[in-house]
Amino acid sequence: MRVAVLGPGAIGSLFGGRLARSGVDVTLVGRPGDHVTALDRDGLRLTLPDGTTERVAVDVTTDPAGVGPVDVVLVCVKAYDTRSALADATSLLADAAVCTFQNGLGNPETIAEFVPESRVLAGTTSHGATLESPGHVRHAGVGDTAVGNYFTDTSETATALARALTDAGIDTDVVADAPRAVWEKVLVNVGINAATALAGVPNGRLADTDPGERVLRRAVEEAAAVAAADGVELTTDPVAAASRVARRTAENHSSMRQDLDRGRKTEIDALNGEIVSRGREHGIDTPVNETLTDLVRLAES
Ligand SMILES: NC(=O)c1ccc[n+]([C@@H]2O[C@H](COP(=O)([O-])OP(=O)(O)OC[C@H]3O[C@@H](n4cnc5c(N)ncnc54)[C@H](O)[C@@H]3O)[C@@H](O)[C@H]2O)c1
Ligand SMILES: CC(C)(CO)[C@@H](O)C(=O)[O-]
Repeated sequence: MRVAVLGPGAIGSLFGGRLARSGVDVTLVGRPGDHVTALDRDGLRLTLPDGTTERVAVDVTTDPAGVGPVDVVLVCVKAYDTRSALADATSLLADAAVCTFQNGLGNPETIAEFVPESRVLAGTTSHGATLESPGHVRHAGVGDTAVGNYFTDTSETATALARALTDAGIDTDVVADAPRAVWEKVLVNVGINAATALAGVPNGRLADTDPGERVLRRAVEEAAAVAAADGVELTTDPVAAASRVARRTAENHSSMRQDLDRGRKTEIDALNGEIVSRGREHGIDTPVNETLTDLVRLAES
């Protein structure tokens, strides 16, 4: 299997580096900058969850046109970069299945603007990766990973990708209902990310304080109503699931908190913002998500 990783930041470098280390033919396709320069010059420095650091040789480029045909493209840019990244990389998409590992809603639909629906895969991962410095990524937390076809029945490519990732040390399940998997992850992020970013608290405060618990519950309940109207049948209680993740990651600063703290753009539009717009389409009021979205946009501005 030939793989391209579009957007070798934190999670893309982790997945690409693990695949390369296990012998898969993988090319990281990034934007020009210090990180790509360091990857090209020195390889990827990968600090593992046990604290040890290893160096992995990786093929990296900023020119998608030079990569040649691939079987799978893993999309690992932030949600707000999906469309422009794919538009810049159409040469990679001729025959490839395209798999998003991003958080948020709307990424598979954006990918389907570029390739037939039968080639759109969606993955979710609870692994945590942090870009420590150019060329250096820390595998901060181990978690579940799942992948499946988003619009059609499970393809051989989805199964082969799950096997390749599992062989590379990223245990990956194939899921028949990828939209549900994506939504279940979104419901966790909708409950945790904006609230922790705005309040400047670690995730655990949303499980162990009354105001935190209230904000998480209201945001997730609204979003679950939108999921149901979108035709998604949840198999777990989404409020309990989000609270469980908040407790399990109690000391973590959520990705959105880190983005706001560092003055970076957040993925609010693909998370709470998308709940608000889909809610409007379905005639469902989402005042808590609307307020969280407006406050994050205000903070970003
Ligand atoms: N980091 C994690 O632990 C983690 C875990 C699960 C899911 N995710 C999701 O994965 C996605 C990526 O997150 P991240 O933390 O790795 O972000 P990141 O900012 O570290 O990486 C994104 C990378 O994409 C690159 N990029 C942007 N536009 C590009 C383009 N046109 N062509 C090529 N590269 C381009 C950026 O330069 C950057 O290196 C997000 O949707 C995030 O929510 C991250
Ligand atoms: C699970 C999660 C909320 C933990 O911080 C993570 O997905 C994040 O920060 O985006």
